Amino acid sequence: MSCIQTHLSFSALSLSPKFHFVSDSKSNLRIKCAVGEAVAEPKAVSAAEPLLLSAARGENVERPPVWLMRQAGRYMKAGHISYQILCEKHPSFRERSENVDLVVEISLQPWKVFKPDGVILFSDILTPLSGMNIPFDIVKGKGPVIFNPIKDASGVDQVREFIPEEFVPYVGEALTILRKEVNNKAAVLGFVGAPFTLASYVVEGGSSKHFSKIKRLAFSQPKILHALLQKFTDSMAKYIKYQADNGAQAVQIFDSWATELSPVDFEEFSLPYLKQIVDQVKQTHPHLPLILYASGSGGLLERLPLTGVDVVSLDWTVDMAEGRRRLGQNVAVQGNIDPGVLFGSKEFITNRINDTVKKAGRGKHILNLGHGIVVGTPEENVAHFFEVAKAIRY
Ligand SMILES: Cc1c2[nH]c(c1CCC(=O)O)Cc1[nH]c(c(CCC(=O)O)c1C)Cc1[nH]c(c(CCC(=O)O)c1C)Cc1[nH]c(c(C)c1CCC(=O)O)C2
Repeated sequence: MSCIQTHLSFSALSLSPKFHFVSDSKSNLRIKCAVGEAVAEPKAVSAAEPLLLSAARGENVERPPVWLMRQAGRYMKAGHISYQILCEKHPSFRERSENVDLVVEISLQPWKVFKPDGVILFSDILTPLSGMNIPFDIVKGKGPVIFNPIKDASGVDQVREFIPEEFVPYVGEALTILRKEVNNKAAVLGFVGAPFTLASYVVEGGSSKHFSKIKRLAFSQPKILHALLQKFTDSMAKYIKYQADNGAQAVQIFDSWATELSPVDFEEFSLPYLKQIVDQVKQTHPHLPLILYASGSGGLLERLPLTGVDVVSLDWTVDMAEGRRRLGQNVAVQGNIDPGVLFGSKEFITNRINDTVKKAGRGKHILNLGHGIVVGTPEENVAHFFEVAKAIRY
């Protein structure tokens, strides 16, 4: 196949013979294919199945689906009623994330502006905690605050079993509305925090730099931590099922801080609980794609597929081609692009997307960042990211 490439030097593309890009009026990337050549035509996307689900399941897709972690939020000024205006009217994060109308409105903002292939529920990994008898708030400029951090066995005893329909009915209602609104043109994504990451907030009392309190507990009174992790495990497995039953079509598990653990400790305090969650969910929801994200996971990559998840989301400290190799064939891959790339030039962003897609190879790939969008990211660069990503054809 001889494709003529204009405007940009893109020698890397030649490594993938079937790969071509549709021309795109706004980006610099233009690759044309000689007339009469056998170029695989993009197949029509099934109306019944959002692209993201097909990619997560390893089915044949015309391009990698795309969405961005933290795609709704403070960087967004665009939209009918912007997030920033909503924040002025409703200054409490808990109100914004626990009121059905606000949750739906905020979740749909990026959908309306960028048309991503995944629409994630606006919520937080900490949202289930108050129902579990762990009062918290998310304070502007400070982040999460747990009012009574857990220190001992009696603290763990007071943690209540999570009953989603009773404690967070607004999540189910919001997901049901989102599913109707998005109408299979994208996948509605739910999410939960992983046991170790939730425990880290609850024991540290909030965000942490050295994770010394949870490590003190892990390395001096492991039974107490295990009891807490087990409670979060059963609760989050239930929560995932509840989200799926109410409209979520895939669920991402955030174990953001598991990588603070050395591999041997990850194998004790995170991996078995993640595996239990996956096993419990797959028993009743065998076709629900589960995505696992852990930031800084380079040292643990080979262990992540052992959880049984369908998709592993990479941060940017590992090369995508290497990450793919190390994860093996059975798992799909997501993420990997440094959120800082969105502060670069449009040409740089285009090149980085293309490089990532090429390294991920055809199929089983969901384009995303290696962590959430950073506040202050230029919105026009986010728009460019989606535009370039959605114009890709394998
Ligand atoms: C660790 C973690 C949390 N929350 C989450 C994680 C895992 C992902 C990660 O590793 O970042 C997950 C999360 N939090 C939020 C979402 C919404 C969905 C999305 O757009 O991705 C998701 C998926 C909204 C939110 N959750 C929070 C915000 C920022 C506060 C706001 O916009 O009012 C948003 C948009 C608050 C929050 N919540 C948390 C922190 C550390 C903070 C403070 C962040 C900050 O202030 O910069 C805990």
